[in-house]
Amino acid sequence: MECYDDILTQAFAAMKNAYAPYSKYHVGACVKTKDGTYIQGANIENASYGLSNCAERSAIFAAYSQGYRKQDIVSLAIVSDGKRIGTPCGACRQVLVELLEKDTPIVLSNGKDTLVTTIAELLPMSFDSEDLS
Ligand SMILES: O=c1ccn([C@H]2C[C@H](O)[C@@H](CO)O2)c(=O)[nH]1
Ligand SMILES: [Zn+2]
Repeated sequence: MECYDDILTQAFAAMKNAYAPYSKYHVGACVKTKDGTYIQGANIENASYGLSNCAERSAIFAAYSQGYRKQDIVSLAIVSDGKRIGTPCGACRQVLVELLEKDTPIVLSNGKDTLVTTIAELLPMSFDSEDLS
């Protein structure tokens, strides 16, 4: 099996930058690109709760903002400090189905347990850009 130690270390480092004064639930994420770049993201909350941004969206938007695209992405890690492994919310799944290849490994961990999945598994029968053509 592939080793995800590096990307998990980066995601846990990103988790330290979470701004989560309301939920107190800290999430970190990291995108690894084919050229070996690690791009971190954290959840950033707001007093107007609905404006909060999840860690995985922060990371993947940062990667796209730097010019990377789905074919450049090797893996995505999402980590949190909860009792059980955190999985992406529905909004993030919809974003990831468009911005990741269907079979790109998504590594989830809470530091105790780790799970490797894909967006195809997390969001089956998705609505995506192909439905618009
Ligand atoms: O996969 C997830 C799930 C939740 N959150 C954030 C949103 C909010 O800041 C906090 C509680 O929902 O956790 C993420 O960043 N990623
Ligand atoms: Zn989310």
